[in-house]
Amino acid sequence: MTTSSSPVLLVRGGHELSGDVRVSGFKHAFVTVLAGALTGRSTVTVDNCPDIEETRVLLALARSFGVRVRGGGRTVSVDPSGLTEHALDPRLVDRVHGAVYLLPALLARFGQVRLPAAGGCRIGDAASGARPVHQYAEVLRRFGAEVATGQDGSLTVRADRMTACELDLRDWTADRELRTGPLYSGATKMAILAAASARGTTRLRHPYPKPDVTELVRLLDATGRPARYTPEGDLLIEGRPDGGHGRPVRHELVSDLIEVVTWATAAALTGGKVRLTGLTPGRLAAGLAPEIAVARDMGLSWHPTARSLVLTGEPPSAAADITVASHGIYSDSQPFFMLLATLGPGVSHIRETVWRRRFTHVPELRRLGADIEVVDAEARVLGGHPPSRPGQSVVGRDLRSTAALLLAALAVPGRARVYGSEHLVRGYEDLVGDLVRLGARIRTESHEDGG
Ligand SMILES: CC(=O)N[C@H]1[C@@H](OP(=O)(O)OP(=O)(O)OC[C@H]2O[C@@H](n3ccc(=O)[nH]c3=O)[C@H](O)[C@@H]2O)O[C@H](CO)[C@@H](O)[C@@H]1O
Ligand SMILES: C=C(OP(=O)(O)O)C(=O)O
Repeated sequence: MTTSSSPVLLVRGGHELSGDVRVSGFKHAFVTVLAGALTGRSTVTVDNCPDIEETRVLLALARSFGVRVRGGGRTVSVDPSGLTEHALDPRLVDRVHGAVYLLPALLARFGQVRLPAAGGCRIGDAASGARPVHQYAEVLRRFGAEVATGQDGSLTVRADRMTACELDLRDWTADRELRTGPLYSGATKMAILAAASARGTTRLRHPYPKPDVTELVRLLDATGRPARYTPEGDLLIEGRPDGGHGRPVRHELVSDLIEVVTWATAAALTGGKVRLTGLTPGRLAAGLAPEIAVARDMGLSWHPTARSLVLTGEPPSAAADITVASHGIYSDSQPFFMLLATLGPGVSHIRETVWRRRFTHVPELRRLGADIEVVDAEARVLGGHPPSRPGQSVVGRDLRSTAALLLAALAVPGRARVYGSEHLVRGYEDLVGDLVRLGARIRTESHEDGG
C-alpha cells in the first residue's frame, strides 16, 4: 500500500470531539521569519514557534552554519553573528521545502552558495510532483546574481554584491491567463530576502499578500531594514548590507492559519465542540479572511476575534463555490474545504489555480464514500455524501491531504486505516495526540505489527 515505514493510523470513527486545543505558530511564517533573521545582525527571539519537524530541520541547518540557537519548543532565539559556514547539508534540505529561503542570507554573506534540491510536499504540476525553482533563479538574477539551475532542482548562485531593483511580481507568471493572479509567494519571499541585504531600496510591485510575507516584512522593519507598503500596495525595502541595527528583537508569530482550518473541519465533521486557544486574533483574522468568507458562505462561523475561538460542530448549510488562488484561499486549505463540502447540501465547485494537480485526496475520499469528480483542476463535490464507508484503507500523499484523510476517517462510523502519517510531523505538533485527547479513537500500528 505504501513504501513508508511510518505507522499506520487505525481509526475508529463516529465519535464526537470536544475540548481545548492550543494552536501553534504558523509554519510558513516561521520559515520566512527565520530566513529573515539570518539576513540580519540582531538576535531574534521568536515566540509562538511551531514545534514541528519543519522548525527542527531549519534550526539544525542554522546551527550547521554556526548560528547560535537557544531555547526550543515554543520560544527560540537565533543569534546570526556566528554564521561562518555556507554548506547546506542535502540530507536536511531534502526534508523541508522552507530550506530554499535560507539561500539569500548565505549569498549575502559568502557571495556564493549551492542549494541542493529542497523537499516538502510534492504537489508541483510535473508528473514527479517536483515544484518549480525557476522563479527563485529569475528573482536572484534581478539583484545581480549569476544563477545555474540543476535538473534535480538544485541552484548554484554567485553574487559579489546584490543591488536593489524594482520588480513586478507579475513577471514570474508563466501563464498570464492563470486565474491565480500574479502574486507568487516563492518569488515574493525570495525577492524580499534578497532586498534585505542588497544595496539601495527595492520596490516590489504586486507582492504576495499572505501572512508568511507580512510577518517577514514586520521582522525586517524591526531589525533595522526599513520595510513598508505604499498606499498602492507596493513594498519598499531599504537594504542594509551590514545587516541592520543589531539590537535584539522579539517576534511573536501569528497563529497557524491552516491548523485553524484543520480544527474547524474536525469540529464540523464530528459534530463536536472544540475551543481553540493561544490565538493571535487580529493577524489571524486578516490572514484567514478568504477562508472566513468562504466558511460564512457555507453557513459556518469561524471568526477569531479573541485569543480563543469556539467551534461548534455544525455542518455547512450551503454549497461552496471556491477558487483557490494566491489572493484567495490557500491551496493548503483546499482539501479541508473539499471535505466540508461533502457534508453540506447541493453541489460545490472548487477550482485549484495554484497547484493544479493537488487532488491526490480525491480518490481516497471517494473510497470512503464521497462523491467527487475532478475535471481540469476543478472538483465538483456532491453534498450529502460525507465519508461513511467503513473498512477502507486510504493513503495521504502530502501534509494536508493526509490530515484531511485522517479527519475523514474520524467521520466514518466504523474502522478505517490511514497511511502517510509521516507527512503530518512536518506541519502539526501532535495532530493525532490532540485528536485523541479530544475523544478520537486512533491507534498507531507499525508495519511490523500489522504486516
Ligand atoms: C501563490 C500561492 O498561492 N502560493 C502557494 C504555494 O507557495 P510556493 O511558494 O510553494 O509556490 P509558488 O507561489 O512559487 O508557486 C505557486 C504556483 O505558481 C506557479 N508558478 C510559480 C512561479 C512562476 O514563475 N510561474 C508559475 O507558474 C507554480 O508552478 C505553482 O503552480 O504553495 C504553498 C504550499 O502549498 C502555499 O502555502 C502558497 O500559498
Ligand atoms: C505544502 C505545504 O508545505 P510546504 O511548502 O512546506 O511543502 C503545506 O504546508 O501544505
